[in-house]
Amino acid sequence: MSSEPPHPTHTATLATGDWLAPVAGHPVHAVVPVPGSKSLTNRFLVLAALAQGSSRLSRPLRSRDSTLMCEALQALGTGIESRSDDTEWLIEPQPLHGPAAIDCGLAGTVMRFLPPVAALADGTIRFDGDEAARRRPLGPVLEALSSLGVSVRGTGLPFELTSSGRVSGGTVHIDASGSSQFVSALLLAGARYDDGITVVHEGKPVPSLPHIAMTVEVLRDAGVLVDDSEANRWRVEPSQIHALDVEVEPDLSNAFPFLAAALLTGGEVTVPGWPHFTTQAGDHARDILQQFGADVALGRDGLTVRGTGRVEAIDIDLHEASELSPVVAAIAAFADGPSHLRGIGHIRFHETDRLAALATELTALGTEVAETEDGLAIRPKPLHGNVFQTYGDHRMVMAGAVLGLRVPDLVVHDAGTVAKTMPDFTARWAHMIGD
Ligand SMILES: O=C(O)C1=C[C@@H](OP(=O)(O)O)[C@@H](O)[C@H](O)C1
Ligand SMILES: C=C(OP(=O)(O)O)C(=O)O
Repeated sequence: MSSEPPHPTHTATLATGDWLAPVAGHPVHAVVPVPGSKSLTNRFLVLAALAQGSSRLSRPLRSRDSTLMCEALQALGTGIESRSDDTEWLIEPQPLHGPAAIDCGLAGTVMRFLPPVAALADGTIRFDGDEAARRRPLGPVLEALSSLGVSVRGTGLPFELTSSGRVSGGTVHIDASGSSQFVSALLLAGARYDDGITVVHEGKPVPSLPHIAMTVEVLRDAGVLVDDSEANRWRVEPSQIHALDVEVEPDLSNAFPFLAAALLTGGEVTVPGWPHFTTQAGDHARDILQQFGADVALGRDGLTVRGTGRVEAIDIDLHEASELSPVVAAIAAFADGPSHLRGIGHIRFHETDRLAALATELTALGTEVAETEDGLAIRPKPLHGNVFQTYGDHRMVMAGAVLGLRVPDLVVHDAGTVAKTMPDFTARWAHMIGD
């Protein structure tokens, strides 16, 4: 039997939902604005629903994850109104109540952040989500709520939670090595618990720490006292949450593949509005692209990345910015030597098993890839077209687009799945390339 991968697929045979990733036949020169941050939008929505007055979000992200968050909060009683062509959302907090059914889709922020909020609702709330979401870990959040006296039936999706609408709060001990979102979830709602909340992590290191720093930052900005002075322990004092009037920063993780296009084509891409101070993990893109050999400049106009077309191999720990891993792996497939991605064992439980997905799909294009205990070892080889499977994972679509810049006949399967965080990704991508 031949070990050759399947034949390249051509436009004529494209199945519904498949997308022929455009090859950049020239250096890409573009200014690419990107929509608001998923992580900030969904945190602001939660805080606004728990706040003491009406809030306003400017430039929120409209995507599957944020729409699910809006719908879930509305199901619990919160008023949310979209204005000015969806560039402004007004949030009117109301007493939270059940019964309600919450669809989490595949959104980690919805499935993790909302159970501690639902514990503040009077009644029974049922949670479910996509088939793939049922495989994503949730136990530590549900066990923490149980230990605070909330009745929880189930250990992951689907599950049911029943509360009187009051939570005593106190100290919870959890293992958050599977996801930083377990900690963020409990902190976000904790100010509304009678005694606040103290979260103590016990276990292997917590991944994605910038995301917890973001949670602490948005809580403090809303007037909540948070003590994060000790490693692996966070204390949120009981207090009211001030209403918000905030503009959402652009999503820096979603900007990353566009910036990578400058590196890979020897072009120049600017993302306007890149914040000079931010807790977004996507800000690591600056350092990562520099390590790959790009020239990176943060100025008044935004972040500008210039490439030479040459990509240097890297050895990188992505534990803090694991959501960038799929695009980092795609870039590494063009490097001038073997690269190592480390510290990302937990992404086996992201939207899909990302280590397996990347290893399988990069191998099918011709790369030599080995899955390690906590990452990937990538040895670049000449690449050829193929169908690039995406496993319901928006970041696999982005990785496929990056690979397609230099690989003809690369067909990204189910490209619509990118709507999780960026519904118009393929249109923006084509526009950037001038397709
Ligand atoms: O809190 C958040 O907004 C997120 C936290 C991180 O999750 P993990 O800690 O599970 O990696 C990150 O990967 C995810 O994309 C968004
Ligand atoms: C891991 C991710 O998402 P989620 O918020 O669903 O965990 C991601 O966006 O890469």
